[in-house]
Amino acid sequence: MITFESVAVRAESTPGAPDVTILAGVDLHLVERRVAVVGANGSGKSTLARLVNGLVLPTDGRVLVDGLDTARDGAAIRRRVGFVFTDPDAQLVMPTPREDVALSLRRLTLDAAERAERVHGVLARFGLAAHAEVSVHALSGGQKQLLALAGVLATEPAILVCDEPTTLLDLRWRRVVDELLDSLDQQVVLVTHDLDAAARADRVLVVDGGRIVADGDAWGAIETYRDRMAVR
Ligand SMILES: Nc1ncnc2c1ncn2[C@@H]1O[C@H](COP(=O)(O)OP(=O)(O)OP(=O)(O)O)[C@@H](O)[C@H]1O
Repeated sequence: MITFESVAVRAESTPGAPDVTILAGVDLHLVERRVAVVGANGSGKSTLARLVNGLVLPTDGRVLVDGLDTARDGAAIRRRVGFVFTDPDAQLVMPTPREDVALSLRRLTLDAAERAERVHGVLARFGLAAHAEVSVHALSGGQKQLLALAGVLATEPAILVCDEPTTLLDLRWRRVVDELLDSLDQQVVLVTHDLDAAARADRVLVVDGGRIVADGDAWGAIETYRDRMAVR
């Protein structure tokens, strides 16, 4: 369960300049299993997503995840909330896919054989088993995106936040990842420009100019978004 209480985020756009407001007046109580966040470029979606796992802390207000305050309980929050970045290079730190997934599993108490089996299973699920030992730099953009998602899911987080996780994927893998995200038991918060993916969510938030301007079932919220973008 994710709660935003009167949350605002402000930051300096350039050193010494007055703060700009990135998000303001956000009050949310998210209990739905699938929550999508849509909105124009620069509207504040990524900032909203990053608030959920404490990557961004509120300037005003509080963000609570299962009762834990992101500003006070950062380590516990990051164990509960997996975050998948748009840019997999922001996430992949080890030389090979096998090592990268193994690193994700470091907090789990598994013996060596269990760990190796878990790593192999995760890589296979994402079509990466044959690439386990290649350099991460040699993977395609889509393969890196799949590996980043694999590493986060391997830790079995209670909540998964994905910031445009399928932008680099071809149609086949986009469908695989869409189906996978749809099938997870965890609560998923998905930032996306893909309105087909948003349409499958239980609840859709529309962000515009740093505010939530629509919040409700997918159909109504997406209609509002289309109207605001004047796209039909
Ligand atoms: N740390 C920061 N300091 C100053 N400005 C920031 C900071 N982080 C984000 N912004 C600005 O806040 C606005 C919202 O950014 P954010 O990344 O949340 O948008 P977004 O909706 O995810 O955009 P996109 O769809 O293009 O990824 C942008 O104008 C961005 O430049």
